[in-house]
Amino acid sequence: MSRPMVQRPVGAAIALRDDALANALLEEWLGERRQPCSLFLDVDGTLLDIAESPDAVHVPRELCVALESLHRRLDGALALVSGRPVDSLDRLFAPLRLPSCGSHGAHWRVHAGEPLRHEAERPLPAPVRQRLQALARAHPGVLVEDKGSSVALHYRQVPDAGPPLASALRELLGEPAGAGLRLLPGKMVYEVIAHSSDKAQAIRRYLDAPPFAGRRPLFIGDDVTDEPALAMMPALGGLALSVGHLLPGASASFADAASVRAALDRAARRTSR
Ligand SMILES: O=P(O)(O)OC[C@H]1O[C@H](O[C@H]2O[C@H](CO)[C@@H](O)[C@H](O)[C@H]2O)[C@H](O)[C@@H](O)[C@@H]1O
Repeated sequence: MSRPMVQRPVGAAIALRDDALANALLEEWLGERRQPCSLFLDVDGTLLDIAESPDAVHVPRELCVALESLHRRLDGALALVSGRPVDSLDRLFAPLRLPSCGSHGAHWRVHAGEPLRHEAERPLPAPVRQRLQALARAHPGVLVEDKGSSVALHYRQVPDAGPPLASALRELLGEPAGAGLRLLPGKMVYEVIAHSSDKAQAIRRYLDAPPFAGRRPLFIGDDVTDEPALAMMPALGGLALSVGHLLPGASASFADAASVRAALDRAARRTSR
């Protein structure tokens, strides 16, 4: 006799199990008192829900309260690690200011109150910047985000523009004008970048100095630009957690940014008692 077919939500079940594991690991690491950890957090897609445009994101007040409390609890060893410039992070999280590194590691501050330090950032050459503006004009709906040493072309509002943008950008980077520049893909975005920093280097820099030095690093990220940092965590005795799906190096993944926020909120409430 044939048995009835049972439809199992395999993908959903794995995601739920992974989310529970990510929550448990975060709780264990932030609750650990003998071996204190340092916490590194990607921003878009990890702390904040993805929005239609970079300016349309919402920063919940409870998130700022939780981050401030965890920053205190970790003796200052909590940093935002973002592709956004730090001045954009400061505007979003105002009045909260945290140790932060921006533009994929090109500039950073170790302590909340200090001025930014910069890697030898060179601005994107003017002719390249003009080509990128023209490319965006040729694809109405593509948004240009100019970060100084890089320019991001966002195609979230016109997904069909993604493939032609990618091939035009590869062509540009193959020309003499594009020598030494990098193409960084992200979530519905291509970024042309004039420096060589990445988030893995940025986190290593933090780990060399107090209050981060001597602590086990924990990094949470969601995107391809987070992969070098996620992948290096196990070798540093650290922990990597991803968001949305399991990325290389991550021990578990949160279902989404809301789940990360809820886990940080619970951890902050526990530790502030
Ligand atoms: O490293 P992150 O903090 O994750 O920053 C990565 C990029 O995030 C922003 O773009 C992304 O989020 C936008 C808002 O949700 C969304 O509209 C866009 O499609 C995403 O690519 C930011 O604008 C970039 O500068 C960051 O590099």
